[in-house]
Amino acid sequence: MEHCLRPLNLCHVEPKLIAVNRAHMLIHGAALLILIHYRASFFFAEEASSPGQPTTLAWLIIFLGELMLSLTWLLHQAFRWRPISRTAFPERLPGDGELPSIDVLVCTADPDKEPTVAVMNTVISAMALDYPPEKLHVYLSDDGGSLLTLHGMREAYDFARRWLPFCKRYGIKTRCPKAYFMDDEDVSASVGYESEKEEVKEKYELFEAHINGYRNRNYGESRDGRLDHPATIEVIHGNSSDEVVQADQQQMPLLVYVSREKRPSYPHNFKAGALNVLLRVSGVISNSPYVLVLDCDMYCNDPSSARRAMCFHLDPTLSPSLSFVQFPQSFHNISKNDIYDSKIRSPFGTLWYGMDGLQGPLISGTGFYVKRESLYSEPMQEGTTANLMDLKAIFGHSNEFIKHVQWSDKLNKNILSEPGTVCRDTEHLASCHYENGTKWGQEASRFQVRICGGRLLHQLRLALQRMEISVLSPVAAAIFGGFHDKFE
Ligand SMILES: O=c1ccn([C@@H]2O[C@H](COP(=O)(O)OP(=O)(O)O[C@H]3O[C@H](CO)[C@@H](O)[C@H](O)[C@H]3O)[C@@H](O)[C@H]2O)c(=O)[nH]1
Ligand SMILES: [Mn+2]
Repeated sequence: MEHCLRPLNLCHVEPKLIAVNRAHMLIHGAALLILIHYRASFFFAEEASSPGQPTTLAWLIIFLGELMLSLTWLLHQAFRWRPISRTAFPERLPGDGELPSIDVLVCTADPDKEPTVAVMNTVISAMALDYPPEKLHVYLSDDGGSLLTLHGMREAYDFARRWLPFCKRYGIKTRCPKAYFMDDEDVSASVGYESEKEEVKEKYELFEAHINGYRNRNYGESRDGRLDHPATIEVIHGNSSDEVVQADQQQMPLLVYVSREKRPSYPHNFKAGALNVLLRVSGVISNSPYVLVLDCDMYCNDPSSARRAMCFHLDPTLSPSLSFVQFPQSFHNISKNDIYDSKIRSPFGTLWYGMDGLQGPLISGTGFYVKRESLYSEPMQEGTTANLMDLKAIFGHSNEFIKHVQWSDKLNKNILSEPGTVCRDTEHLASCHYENGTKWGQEASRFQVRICGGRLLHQLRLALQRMEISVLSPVAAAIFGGFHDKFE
């Protein structure tokens, strides 16, 4: 039991960075004090409103503006105080048999703005995570209810049956196929690598061509249906009869397509509503204790992220108070003159590490592994005996879902296996009126969203009772963003 003796992760305080940060704070702070002194002294000077001098009102307005900016600056300084970094040791994790399972929740909304091939690349990169396939379940929420996306999922499953064994055999690091073929990663000198790579590349081109062909043939697909369609849930098993592919079938993670019901008269709460549905549907299908949330324009850049996240979630000292592990994002294809910081370097490069040294970084909306239990609330916590009516008032009227909520800390129950099989309750759970009159409905969602200035502001409601909010931001960028722009 070596893994019990050695820590799964280490936390380093960075003395050099701390010294630089604090010197930076000191110099800026001193400069601000001088500025404030200069402004304030104006009001005590005798010639304050002599001709040719700015009026007191103008001076006051500028002073107030500067005070507000200084306050904003001051409030951010806590994040510079004690930056830390973390190292994970996935090789010290227990054997595959003892690892908890993970549900990956991916959201997409519009096949015109989010090209299907790119979305499928995200899905495939999640399926290809370095994790036991029987413990990995990938769900895609399609808010557009598009047949193209459903078709794309079947194609993705077929291609993944060729792609996953290839990645495993040659230790491919870039598991998003589009990124792999673009970077032309040459990882292996093994016999057969080059020829197999060519063969897989051909399959990938065929996969792209199938999806694009389907899109072109069905170009006129109505957009009206995107706001008005019934729930569709399908466990994807692909169509290929390819013999090599069939032989690898047992290696595949579960892949599920979920398109929740949408009706124009019901608010759908955008991504938050979609994640709510995924949380419920995955709750009655695989009910994994950990959940990875991914936007469809991101991909998993580092296949070891799941194991790395488990180095924190399974750490017996951290785990009771840990809700989620946030990975930093890194963006491709942004202009060299990134004057608006579109790469979001400030949060991921500086602030998050500082927050980690306090109580942990914020959820950034994507690329985080969250404990399912921390998204539920009081009554189902271990040892409590909530009555059924109370649970229904919170979680809605599905007995099946409530049963699984109470089992949320147990491993996989009720995995579907037959192609196209859906449990009757999943459609009920994905219906647009399911949350009516429930606490979930009042809160808008577990993953709460509001619109602000044209952007979605995404807040994760951490309904934590026993758990304190304690989070971590480990290791190098494991989730990439902004990828699909490149495809357009
Ligand atoms: O009705 C909707 C609208 C959006 N989405 C999905 O939500 C994700 C994020 O939407 P996007 O338009 O890409 O938002 P961004 O501004 O690019 O994303 C950033 O900002 C969002 C809101 O702050 C966060 O949720 C994201 O994680 C974060 O990457 C995408 O996968 C969408 O497909 C849905 O599923 N349903
Ligand atoms: Mn986005």
